[in-house]
Amino acid sequence: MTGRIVLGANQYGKAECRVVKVTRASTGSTDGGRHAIEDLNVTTQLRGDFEACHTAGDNSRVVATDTQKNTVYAFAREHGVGTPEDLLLRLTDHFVDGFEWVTGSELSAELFAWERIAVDGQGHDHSFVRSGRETRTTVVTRAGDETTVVSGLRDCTVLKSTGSEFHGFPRDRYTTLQETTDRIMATSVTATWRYTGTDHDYDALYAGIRDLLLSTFATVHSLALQQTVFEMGKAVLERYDEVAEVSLSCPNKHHFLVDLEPFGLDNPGEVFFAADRPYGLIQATVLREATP
Ligand SMILES: O=c1[nH]c(=O)c2[nH]c(=O)[nH]c2[nH]1
Repeated sequence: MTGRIVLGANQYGKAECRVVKVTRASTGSTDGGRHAIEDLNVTTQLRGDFEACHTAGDNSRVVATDTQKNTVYAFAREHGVGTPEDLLLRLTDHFVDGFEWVTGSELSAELFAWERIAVDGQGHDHSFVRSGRETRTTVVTRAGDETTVVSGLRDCTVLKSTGSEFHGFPRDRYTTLQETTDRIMATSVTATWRYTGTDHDYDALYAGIRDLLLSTFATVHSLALQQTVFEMGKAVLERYDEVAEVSLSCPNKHHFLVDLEPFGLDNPGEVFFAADRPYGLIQATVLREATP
């Protein structure tokens, strides 16, 4: 084999900068005021001309990953956090517009939600419990002049104890699954949606899209998880012009009825074994026909 060996696609940055921002009603370490907290996991990845570093160890164009991490923390102080999308858009401008050899980036964030601990029926001023809800995600990509925001959620575990059937599938010599007109359907939704443009009220859109995904899961009478997944994506596209495309990845968390006959007991759809693996994995992208 001959031919010069060259550097292909590359990107680099600081992964998983955990940023916890306390916003105090007044300054001081034990001010007794009402606080708010924001908790993010931010990853930076810069793209551009880093050839000399890879091939000759010339770091003159390497914005150190330590500097990238510091920038994330400094921005949280200087400009506040706000929505993860807006924070990443500001950081994208800083890195791509600020260093001429940085031509693009992929910045991502996960948002962890905290709720106030209830004390005597009131949300406490400065004590919080991590809410067991899903994790909100976002990825902001700059390539040339194009900025793309893809937001979503993961680990959103849902279950419906009826309203789900599965039958009519082909049977061959390896098929043992019984047809069912009433089963438990459970999944852990991972969804991402691509926004058109970048100027949005991201918190409001996140809340609306999340609620719509959940209410669609609840209300669609399902003949297959594939159908539920499609209906969830379709509902988002029908309601939100701001969204161009929705991708969903949903494990089918199987619940098997336990045979209690050996113990002289019947089991009319009451006691299930929740299997963790293997699981069906249903994945689909839903988009408008005209979308490029
Ligand atoms: O909703 C389902 N879709 C499938 O493709 C499938 N396959 C299976 O064994 N159970 C199910 N359930």
